[in-house]
Amino acid sequence: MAKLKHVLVISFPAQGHVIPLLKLSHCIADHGVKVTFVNAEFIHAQVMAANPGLDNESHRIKFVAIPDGLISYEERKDPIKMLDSMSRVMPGHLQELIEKVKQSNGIEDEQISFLIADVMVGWALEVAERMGIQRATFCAPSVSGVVLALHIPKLIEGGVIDNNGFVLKNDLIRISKDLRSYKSSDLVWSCPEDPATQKAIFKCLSSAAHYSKFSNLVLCNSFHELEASAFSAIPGALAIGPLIASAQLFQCRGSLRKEDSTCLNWLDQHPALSVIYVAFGSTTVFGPEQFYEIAYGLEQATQPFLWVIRPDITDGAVSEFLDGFLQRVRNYGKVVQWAPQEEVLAHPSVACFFTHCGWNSTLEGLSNGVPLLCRPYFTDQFLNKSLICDVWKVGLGVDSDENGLISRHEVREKVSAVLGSDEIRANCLRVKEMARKSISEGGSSLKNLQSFIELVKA
Ligand SMILES: O=c1ccn([C@@H]2O[C@H](COP(=O)(O)OP(=O)(O)O[C@H]3O[C@H](CO)[C@@H](O)[C@H](O)[C@H]3O)[C@@H](O)[C@H]2O)c(=O)[nH]1
Repeated sequence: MAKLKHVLVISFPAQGHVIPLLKLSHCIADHGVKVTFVNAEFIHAQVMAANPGLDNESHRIKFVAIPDGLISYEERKDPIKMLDSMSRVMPGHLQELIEKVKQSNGIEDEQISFLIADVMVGWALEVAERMGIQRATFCAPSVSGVVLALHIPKLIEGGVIDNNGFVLKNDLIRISKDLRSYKSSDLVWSCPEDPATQKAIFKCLSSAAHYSKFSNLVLCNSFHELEASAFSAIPGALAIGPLIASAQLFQCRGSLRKEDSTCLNWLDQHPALSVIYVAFGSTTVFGPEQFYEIAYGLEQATQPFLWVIRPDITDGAVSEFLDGFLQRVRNYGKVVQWAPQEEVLAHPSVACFFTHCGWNSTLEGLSNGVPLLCRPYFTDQFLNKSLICDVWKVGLGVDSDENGLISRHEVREKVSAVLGSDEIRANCLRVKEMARKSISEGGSSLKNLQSFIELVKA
């Protein structure tokens, strides 16, 4: 009888990483391969609490938690402390976990035969190599972004950036002649408002360049037709995206918060292409002033809108303002704390998506042919905005004024411009078609995914 294969998948502890890796895990489990999904303890607890449906998956995917070496929320808020602790403490726990599986089962069928590690936890690849386990890297961000991370040593050597990732020259950045030049604002570790976080993320991405030597297979949540030249700049890169949630997975995609599905009924009550969907991912934080401007902009656009306002989206109290705002827009605005985003974006009434340009949100928008309004917050989101607005031309930037704020006027103007652009809508439909093709029977990403699964099963 053929042996049952067992794959261990380890995620970086953040929303934008858990969701796509869980989708990949489901694809693998669909082919009869056993999957163990490893998270840091604190994020494991959140995933389990928000997705009760995942318990039913336990026969296909086993969810396991390992400590990250930190105790409190306060400690984890410091990105330097957190990334440092993770890379010191988690490799040992991972090794122990793999050894425990071996000892407790003693059955050859149960041995972990393959490890897939998020590019931000590259140390897991080193553990796997030491233990003689086959392995692959998984990239949650765009391939164009990963290219930059993998070229960090070259960028330092060339005097483009310093040892902490800060730009030394404001020129266009050329990695190779076949690749489109990057702007200095595209650097994927950019955190304009927080140099300490920038340093921490830069250090983590620099280690991705180091750990890349432990794996010669790089699974990318993108499709070849979207980022062809970037794919050619990463040896071993395999396009397997866009990873999208199947209908059965909608309710348990690995959200860290409970999804509020009442917004789907609300969307049902609106005509096709009428609603502005507004969501800025899991980490964006606004000052109250910026928050008010966006709110006034939406209010004045007088177009129906659905806005995801996480309880921690502002760094100051806005509840009093919000009460009045909700009262004023009650006939055309709906607010939720967390939406079932993929279902929302697939809904016919959604006309455009005002987004922070996280890579998952970007892909989800593209896969549904929804025009994008871009207000990046940090890291790869600036590069994604450039790709959206300048390369694929499927959206518009919502830009800051001289005070660094996007004004209500700007919000109103750009909503109206994106909704009125036939060119953008036509480009969206073209990219949507490409995305669908790539994951349909015979499509480039589906073929790659199938051959990867064959490799895992071999
Ligand atoms: O109300 C909401 C809002 C978001 N989502 C989902 O949450 C995910 C968010 O992912 P993403 O759009 O990538 O944003 P972040 O959570 O901010 O992701 C982090 O990880 C990404 C992948 O590396 C990076 O591109 C981002 O910059 C980084 O902030 C997506 O799948 C959304 O569908 C929901 O389900 N409901």
